[in-house]
Amino acid sequence: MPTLLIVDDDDAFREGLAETLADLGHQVVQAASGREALEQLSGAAPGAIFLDFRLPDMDGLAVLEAMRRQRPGDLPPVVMLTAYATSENTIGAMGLGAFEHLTKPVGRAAIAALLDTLFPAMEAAIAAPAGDGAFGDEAASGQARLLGASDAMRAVQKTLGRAAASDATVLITGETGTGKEVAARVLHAASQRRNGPFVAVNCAAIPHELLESELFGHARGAYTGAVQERAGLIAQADGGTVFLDEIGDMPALMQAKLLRVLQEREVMPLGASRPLPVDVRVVAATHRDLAAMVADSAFRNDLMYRLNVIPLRLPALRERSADIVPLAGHFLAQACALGGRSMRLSAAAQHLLAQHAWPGNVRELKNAIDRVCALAPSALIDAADFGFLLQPSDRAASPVSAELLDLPLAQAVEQVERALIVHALALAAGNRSDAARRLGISRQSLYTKLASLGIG
Ligand SMILES: Nc1ncnc2c1ncn2[C@@H]1O[C@H](COP(=O)(O)OP(=O)(O)OP(=O)(O)O)[C@@H](O)[C@H]1O
Repeated sequence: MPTLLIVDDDDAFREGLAETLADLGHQVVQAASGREALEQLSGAAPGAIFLDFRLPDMDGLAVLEAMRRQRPGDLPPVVMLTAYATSENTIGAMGLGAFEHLTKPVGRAAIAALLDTLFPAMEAAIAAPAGDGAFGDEAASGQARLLGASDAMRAVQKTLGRAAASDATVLITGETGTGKEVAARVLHAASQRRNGPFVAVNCAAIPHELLESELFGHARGAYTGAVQERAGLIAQADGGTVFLDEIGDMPALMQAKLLRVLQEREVMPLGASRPLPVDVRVVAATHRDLAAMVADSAFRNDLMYRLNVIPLRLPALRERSADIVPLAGHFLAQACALGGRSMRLSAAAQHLLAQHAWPGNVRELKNAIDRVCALAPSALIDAADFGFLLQPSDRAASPVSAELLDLPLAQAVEQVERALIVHALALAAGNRSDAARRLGISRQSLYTKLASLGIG
């Protein structure tokens, strides 16, 4: 069995891990600082290294980088350990070629499973480092953060870190509002291209007749009004990343031209006689099922394969409910900081948020928090403050029920008014001023309506 090196300054943790590894049949050597670890590594290489993020003399990522320099090409697999996993340290570690990123405490079963995957994989090449390894600097400085500590998001962050260390094309899929654009920005910021431009293009938002010239540029005189030649968005991303959002909405002609960019690394501006070389990384995203579109001949098969080199699927928020309350807390702190207020979520509010289906995913959660932060009457946000959240069944249904459609207009309007008022009163626990505020009408008009509708 290979010898394993544990690098951690926490004696109790290090001894505990050493005992578990010895129990599982491994020889163990230990180091309590980055310097000691590098000294150990100058001798015979261990089979794998367990490396803590926080060491008294050096940051764990800096130790990992120094190890890579010390043993280029034959560094054993490194498992990073942290007491507090963040998206930045996960992406940073994986981008530097770490084999795994684990959160302390690490149970015996998890270690046994890790060793099982580790040793067959020992021959596998470790991903090449990206640039100088200054991962997540932009992300950490608040530019773009892909938050989430659920298992599903940790897996996404690890794939993203590995993808950032390569230059391969990435296809990001996921429902609306799951953070596809955030992921693309974080990927760019963690990649070697981070000092180059990041150009985001929403293929669905640009009219089809303009898309070709927007994306690929045009030569002078290419069409009436093209008085000057113009570089397209892909060429503007030269040296950086172009993010093609809603790629499933790209018309067939554009799909063929994009294929050329991916295959030949050149763009053909509209009306130009010669193609232009471009050095861009393409990251595409869609909420559509591209495979189904290929089956319906609505998307080119060859383009889908060219785009899908590294697939990254962002899970819907309901698939990672462990993230809901922490994300809500994060957005609340952000909104409060902007509004200069200090607010908290009651236990009932947290419960309601955790139970909600979030069809609009993280975007819907952020909007909901921004809204209550602006409107909630007290510093303690309660479940009733989220009364505006629609249930999935409400969304799926037509806004007008079949029974209402059969009624004369005045009667239908009366029924809708009654339902809204009863709902607002229930949310306001019978407080009429509060109900009027929720309905956006004056207290006086609420009284008038209550009387005319016969609501007591
Ligand atoms: N993991 C996350 N951490 C922090 N913020 C997030 C996360 N995911 C999404 N957001 C926030 O949610 C909003 C929507 O994110 P984004 O635009 O990236 O979603 P999308 O999947 O690209 O949506 P669409 O498909 O509608 O374009 C943004 O305000 C973004 O900051």
